[in-house]
Amino acid sequence: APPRLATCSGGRTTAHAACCKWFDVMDDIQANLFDGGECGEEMHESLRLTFHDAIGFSPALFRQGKFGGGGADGSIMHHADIETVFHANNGIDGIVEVQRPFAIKHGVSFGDFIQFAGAVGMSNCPGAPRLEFLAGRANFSLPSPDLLVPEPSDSVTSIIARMGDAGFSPAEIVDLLASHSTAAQDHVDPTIPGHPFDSTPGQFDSNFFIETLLKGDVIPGNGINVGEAMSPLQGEVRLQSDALLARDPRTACEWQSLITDQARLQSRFRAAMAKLATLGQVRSLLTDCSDVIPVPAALKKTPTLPAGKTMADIEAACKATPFPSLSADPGPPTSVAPVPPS
Ligand code: HEM
Ligand SMILES: [Ca+2]
Ligand SMILES: [Mn+2]
Repeated sequence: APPRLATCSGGRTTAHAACCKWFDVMDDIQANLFDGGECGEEMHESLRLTFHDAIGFSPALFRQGKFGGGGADGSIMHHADIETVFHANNGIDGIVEVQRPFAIKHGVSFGDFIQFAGAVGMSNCPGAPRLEFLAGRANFSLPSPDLLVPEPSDSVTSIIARMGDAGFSPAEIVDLLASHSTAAQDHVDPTIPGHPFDSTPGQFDSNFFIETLLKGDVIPGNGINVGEAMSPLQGEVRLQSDALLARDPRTACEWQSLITDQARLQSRFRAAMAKLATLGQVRSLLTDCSDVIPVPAALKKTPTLPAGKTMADIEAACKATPFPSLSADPGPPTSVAPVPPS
């Protein structure tokens, strides 16, 4: 028999009637949070928030008899007074307060809302995978312990240890960092807000993985700050953690593998995000509302080096496989415009 679909507002369909309300939440946030469906500042902040809520989860702390956090449970919104003060959460208070009234208005849990906003927002970015969205997280949480969110000044060893505690392999850390393809900084160097981590912060592409491997020779803004490294392009910022993870033998080959295979980039990011979004949750107790999430547009272009760069500027770090041969974009050296503020 054909699958029985529930029909929701606007005649849209989903496999589970319980998912219908998410179409209404989506209409509201596309219009009133993401400025009509943009892959811009609010989307970037919302994607960062999915991570900073979820990564507050430590089996190692539980094993020591302490509370290790509830993972993707909305605690960063429930207990914003506590969690947004953590050093690694610098600047996250803005999007927490912008999102909160939407969650309350629609009567959905903070944990669900944060992951839903990330998945809908990601669908606004050409090249993105259609992320999974499971609904049904309880609207109860305890504050996460501090020091569970990685910092850009952390060593690769410490990032691998912290992320490993939460259940991620070194390769999955790299997969998650595809998020930095649609991302910018505001607080590492506060004098240059909106400076992105790659030249295309409005697209989910592999430029982040290419550009982090270029030789860094630009000092943006007010100098090299804590957690920052020299960048390859005017207008771009490179995090120290991204610079190190791109070059470390434990992560370099996964990094390089995401450059020329967009389908692999999408499927690896989707799988890692599905894991992130359910940290601390029991998957079988959640309802699959993924069919509410829009299908993102495809990329129009294959990967290239930024204009003005050559293959000699690439600091290849994967010993097992040669770096793929890329041609450079034509024109004067690429200089990157900041992401406009909200
Ligand atoms: C090694 C782990 C990570 C470190 C050290 C790290 C660090 C950072 C830092 C320092 C910023 C700049 C914040 C600011 O100054 O405004 C940032 C931005 C961002 N991060 Fe990460 N991050 C990590 C992993 C992730 C993951 C796993 C995700 C999502 C799945 C993520 C998504 C983002 C996004 C979307 C932004 C941009 C926010 C905006 O444009 O407003 N990051 N990250
Ligand atoms: Ca990009
Ligand atoms: Mn921002």
